[in-house]
Amino acid sequence: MYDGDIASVLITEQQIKDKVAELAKQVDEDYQRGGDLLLVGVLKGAVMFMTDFARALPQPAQLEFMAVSSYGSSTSSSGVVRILKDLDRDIAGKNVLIVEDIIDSGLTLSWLLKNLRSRNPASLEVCTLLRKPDAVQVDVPVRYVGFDIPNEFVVGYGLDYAERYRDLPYIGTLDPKVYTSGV
Ligand SMILES: O=P(O)(O)OC[C@H]1O[C@H](OP(=O)(O)OP(=O)(O)O)[C@H](O)[C@@H]1O
Ligand code: HPA
Ligand SMILES: [Mg+2]
Repeated sequence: MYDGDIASVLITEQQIKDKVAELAKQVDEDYQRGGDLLLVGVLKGAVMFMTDFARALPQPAQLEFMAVSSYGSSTSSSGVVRILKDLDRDIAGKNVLIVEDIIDSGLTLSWLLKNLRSRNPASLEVCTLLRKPDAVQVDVPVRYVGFDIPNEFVVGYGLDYAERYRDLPYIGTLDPKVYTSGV
């Protein structure tokens, strides 16, 4: 699949699987007495992580999705976050856990936290599979982090470059020729 486009595998399918199980166990322990856990997956990037995470979570949770976009077909954030699809229901009084694939500049998440906080959830936390170094500088509280990764553009397991590579089962970096070939 995508022969020759992937320069290196950063995180294997098995490493992702093990991490998802570990994060789900942690979340399960933390939300034992809370009840009413509502997962908010951020489309489209978080779709693989969200569905695997929800199935690995021992306790029941409701699934909601929100679609926002700040990258378009570029490899750097425009900083302008747009809601492409809002939540279908009210989250007031719910224990909300945002499920993200990656925190890069942190702009998407800081905007999202502000937006969801204004809807008065009982609690609001974040679980991200990946985090890049710049995100640490932005003051966004992230309770659960799968992997801290280097500052390189990555694809796979939901993450795209120009809408491609989301369907890879692992996370990797792209061969530079992909950025210049204009496909
Ligand atoms: O921390 P940031 O620099 O804001 O970047 C992180 C966000 O960017 C990506 O989404 P994107 O806007 O590309 O939409 P997508 O999920 O549909 O690919 C990713 O899925 C995160 O939501
Ligand atoms: O490294 C990345 N890859 C894909 N999408 C992204 N959105 C923010 N950072 C990234
Ligand atoms: Mg994207």
